[in-house]
Amino acid sequence: MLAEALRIEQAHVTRLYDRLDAVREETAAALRAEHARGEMGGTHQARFEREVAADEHARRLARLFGVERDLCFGRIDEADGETLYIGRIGLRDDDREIILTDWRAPAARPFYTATPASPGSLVRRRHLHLRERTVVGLDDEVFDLERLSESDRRTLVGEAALLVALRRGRTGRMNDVVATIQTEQDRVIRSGLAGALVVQGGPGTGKTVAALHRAAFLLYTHRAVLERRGVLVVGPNPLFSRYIGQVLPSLGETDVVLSSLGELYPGVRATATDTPATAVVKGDPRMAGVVAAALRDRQRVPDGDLEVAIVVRTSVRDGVEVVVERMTLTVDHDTCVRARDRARTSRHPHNVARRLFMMDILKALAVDEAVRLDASLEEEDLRHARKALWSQPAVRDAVDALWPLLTPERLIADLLASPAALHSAAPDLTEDERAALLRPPGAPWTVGDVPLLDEAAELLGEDEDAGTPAEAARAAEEEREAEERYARGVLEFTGLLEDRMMVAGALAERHRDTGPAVTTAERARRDRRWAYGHVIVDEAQELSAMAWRAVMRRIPARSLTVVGDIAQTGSAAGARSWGEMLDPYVKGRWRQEHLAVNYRTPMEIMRVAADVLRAVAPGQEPPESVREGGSAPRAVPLDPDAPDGPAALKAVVEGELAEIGEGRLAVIVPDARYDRIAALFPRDGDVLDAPVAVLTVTASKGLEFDAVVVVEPDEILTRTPMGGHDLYVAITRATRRLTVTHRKDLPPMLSRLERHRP
Ligand SMILES: Nc1ncnc2c1ncn2[C@@H]1O[C@H](COP(=O)(O)OP(=O)(O)OP(=O)(O)O)[C@@H](O)[C@H]1O
Repeated sequence: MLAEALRIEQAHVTRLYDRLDAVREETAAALRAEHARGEMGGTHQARFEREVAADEHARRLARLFGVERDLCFGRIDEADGETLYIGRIGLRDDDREIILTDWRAPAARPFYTATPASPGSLVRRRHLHLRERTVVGLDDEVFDLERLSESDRRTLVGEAALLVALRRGRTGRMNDVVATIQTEQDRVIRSGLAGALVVQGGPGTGKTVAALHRAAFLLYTHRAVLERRGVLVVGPNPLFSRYIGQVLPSLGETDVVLSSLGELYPGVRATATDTPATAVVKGDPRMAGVVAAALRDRQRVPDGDLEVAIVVRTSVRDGVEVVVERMTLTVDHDTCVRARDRARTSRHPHNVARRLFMMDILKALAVDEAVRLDASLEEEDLRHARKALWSQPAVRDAVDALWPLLTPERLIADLLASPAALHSAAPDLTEDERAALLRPPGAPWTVGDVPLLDEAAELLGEDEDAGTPAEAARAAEEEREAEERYARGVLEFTGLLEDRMMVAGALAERHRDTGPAVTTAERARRDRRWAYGHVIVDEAQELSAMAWRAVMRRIPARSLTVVGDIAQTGSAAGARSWGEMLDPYVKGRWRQEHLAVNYRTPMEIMRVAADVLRAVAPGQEPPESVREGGSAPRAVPLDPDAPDGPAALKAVVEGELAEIGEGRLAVIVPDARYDRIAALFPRDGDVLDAPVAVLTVTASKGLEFDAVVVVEPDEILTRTPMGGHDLYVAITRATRRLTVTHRKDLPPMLSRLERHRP
């Protein structure tokens, strides 16, 4: 029976791979032809069209090569005799008959939602197991309601295939779960594009993996819009981005931008973190006002009149030009104030408004010069005079001193390095809060600085010198119209057209298109003002209010997926509730899905985690584990500071490595011990590929390992106000084994651990 079934499935799978090879070859040939045509020259328009076509073929080819592994993983049989094969992409044969159904297509949905209690029209679901292109096994679930017992009324979908997937050793990279998506996850994945969806769930409930499958689903379902506008996935740090980096390509999607919070502002890659006290102040929404005030402080007027000594006459002596005569021009104080106020109220950003300020000052200087020299006050003459004045360094210096051209980096670095600047810009912060912000000049950027830089960039704007004013105005008008057309399209598809608060023009302002030379993802990553079609924020509980401002700027259509667990909030500036962070942007318009099953952490370890959660966040419910897993989690007394401490820790780690065989292990340590303990386990290359990864709790967020050794839980608990949440995170990283080493008494919340002598 089984052999016969395997033979039948192999025949179909072989046919699918043959077809995949053929489509790849067709696409590669089309790409080659496009490139060959590209060398033939032609009009600009023809070249542009060829580039677009070649780009499309290249994209498709990348997608076709991404789906080699487990091309087809399932089959469903309907009561009416119809059979569908489910795979990573859809394929048709030469007669256009569907031979493989894309997992994201509506027809594939019963594969993920049918349960014995509610099978819909299905009579059987089959999971296929492939090794390369060979079918090596299958699991069947036969839905026969007549014979359904109470115990069959379980809710796990494809349990056998799921458990095989969960028992696999970890590889250091997240894999897709397309073959074993569970019903509650399916709901998240296929939820509509419009509005904000919050996915709240405990550790290991598949929030990350479901969110990534959701990105693939949305790209499939709304390809026209999302491929143009792009999808952004924001994670907590670059390590996490690398950890999840393979999932979307393996689902055939390559056009997604993965970024960490510290990389959101182009040109800065912040990895340093602030102390909890500093993070709280930097993440406070009042900082938006502080940055704005710091900028206003840079828009100055002189105490009295402005005086500028300009050069009136030069002569050349021995080949060198020397100044023979200077004259001091004056702009009275009131004129300076009016110039500043006019520029401020122009509603242009600072660097653009500078032109207005400069023009007013130049006008006043030119008039003063004409009066002093008894020269013409005709407009044409004054225009020449202004131009000549602007070429004088003394005039430029004077304008720069009052209204400087600023970069965000300059503004924020100057602010944070100066007690006086902080005092002036942040009078409402307490003395302690201002002290927490202060840092030495030249200090590296922290993740908490990035939203401040983004805020500053927003207020500063860019003065793009675009030809003559008339040309610039015309070009800007054309661009604005094109952008508004696009923005209306976005609003229609996201169903927000009725929403009075969303003005198409405001959305259009964010849109910038720079031609087909690079992929959407590349263009989007480089452009701070890029408006994405959809944004997924993972470990979203860690974002401060200021970080949310930066994220929301990138998603004016407010189509976003927010993934996280309030019980795992580690950042002192992070979320205590979703409403607190989201209401300012999407009040009454965000919906929440709960994921309640933990696929990662076995029950024995989860019981320990539940004790910790009960102690630190009594209102929060831990998720329920699907697996029971062998060995009991244990506590080993060990003093890492004793002379034999390092050797003892190494012995514990060696013992664990021997237990897990091929798998991977993490040593999770208090921040203050990181350097010393990391030095005990030297590695080459990426920490994700190392058999032993030494990590702080913050770095371990979102990751998982076959075995976890947590060092000094007491120090993790007391290090920050969120220490209890950190301990909960550390414990729930393990898929099989957990060991806690402790110098002092074990904290009572860990009393369930089995005591071991080393
Ligand atoms: N339906 C599924 N089939 C197979 N494996 C799954 C499924 N859902 C989740 N997993 C696995 O469970 C583990 C945890 O998933 P994931 O990292 O997405 O959880 P999370 O909710 O984001 O966790 P955390 O909050 O702790 O970061 C991963 O190894 C993932 O592949």
